[in-house]
Amino acid sequence: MSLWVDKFRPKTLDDLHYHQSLSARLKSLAASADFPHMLFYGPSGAGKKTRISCTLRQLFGSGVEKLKIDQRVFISPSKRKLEINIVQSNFHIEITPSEAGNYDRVVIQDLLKEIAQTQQVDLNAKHRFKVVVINEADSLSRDAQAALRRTMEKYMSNMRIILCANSTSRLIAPIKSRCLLMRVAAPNPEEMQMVLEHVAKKLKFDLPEEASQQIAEDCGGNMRKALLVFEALKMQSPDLSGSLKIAKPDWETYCHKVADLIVQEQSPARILEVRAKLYELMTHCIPPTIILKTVAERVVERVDEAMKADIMHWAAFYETRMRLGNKKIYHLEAWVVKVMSLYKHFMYNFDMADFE
Ligand SMILES: Nc1ncnc2c1ncn2[C@@H]1O[C@H](COP(=O)(O)OP(=O)(O)OP(=O)(O)O)[C@@H](O)[C@H]1O
Repeated sequence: MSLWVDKFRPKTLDDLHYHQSLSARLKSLAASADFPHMLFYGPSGAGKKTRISCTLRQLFGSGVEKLKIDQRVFISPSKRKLEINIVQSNFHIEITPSEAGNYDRVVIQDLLKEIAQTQQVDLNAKHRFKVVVINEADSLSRDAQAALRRTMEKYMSNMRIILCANSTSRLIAPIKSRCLLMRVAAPNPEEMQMVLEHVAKKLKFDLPEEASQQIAEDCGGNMRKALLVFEALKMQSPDLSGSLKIAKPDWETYCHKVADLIVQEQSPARILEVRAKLYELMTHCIPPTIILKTVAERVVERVDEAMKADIMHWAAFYETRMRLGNKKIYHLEAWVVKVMSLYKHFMYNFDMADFE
């Protein structure tokens, strides 16, 4: 039995519930003779992957849904074997190069070259090119991006690239300029409610307005999260009435605790306590950038208006450092210390103002 997020995932551009003008644009692009390379970007759960697969279906028909998963072996320059999972149909291939870590360049280079040099075998295919979908494109290394750029220039006739990313900021300019940019914004609460109501209708039950409102508000534009929460709530309380308790995942609650520790006390002892908790989160494989973001957002909720911008500024600053550096914990901790010092300063000035 599949989850609602999968079961009710729209299959065609016409099935998509929101951003209709974007869907119309994709439809006309799919029909045009020169389909471009594309970059889909937007926040998590906004519907990028769904939209990409609907576009593929529009391009090639239902054949794109016949997927096989292969494991491919690549050899790194240091002769290490890299095993990468590849999802493909006769018309497209999907990869997540970040699985190859530092060797993503090898994967990009070898795979794209191979695809670019093979002709479409299916003579009935609607288009001569194959599409390569690259997930998490914003985590590609510089080297891999450079390799990608060269391939995009060289092999346009047999291949189109569709990149999927959260933001465009970490992609090099020459790649961005070779792609048509497609921003998939987060759906607003009304749009999310529409999707939830559609699911309820399909399953033939009533969804009270208050419940759908609450879910949409709580999930902040993340459609995947909203559908997961919706399904969980329906299991808990089948009539979806009364006040619904939307449970947060454990790690999120844990990040909130860390934020509360930072706001409650600023001292060396507290820094050590926070450090232990950050390590704990990291050993549970929560990505450090997500930890930083979640803790920062919670801290910002708890502090005076005057401090919010500074705290987020430093979160962005240390996030960049973290991406460049190896020891993630240093940068997380540097941010914690920075926030504690900002907080102390602010409180001190505040107390002084009281005396004046
Ligand atoms: N336009 C839409 N109409 C209805 N449901 C949608 C739409 N877009 C997405 N969904 C639902 O939201 C879920 C999440 O979408 P999707 O996986 O495409 O998000 P994403 O932006 O690729 O997320 P991430 O960046 O986290 O991978 C899908 O499983 C689908 O059920």
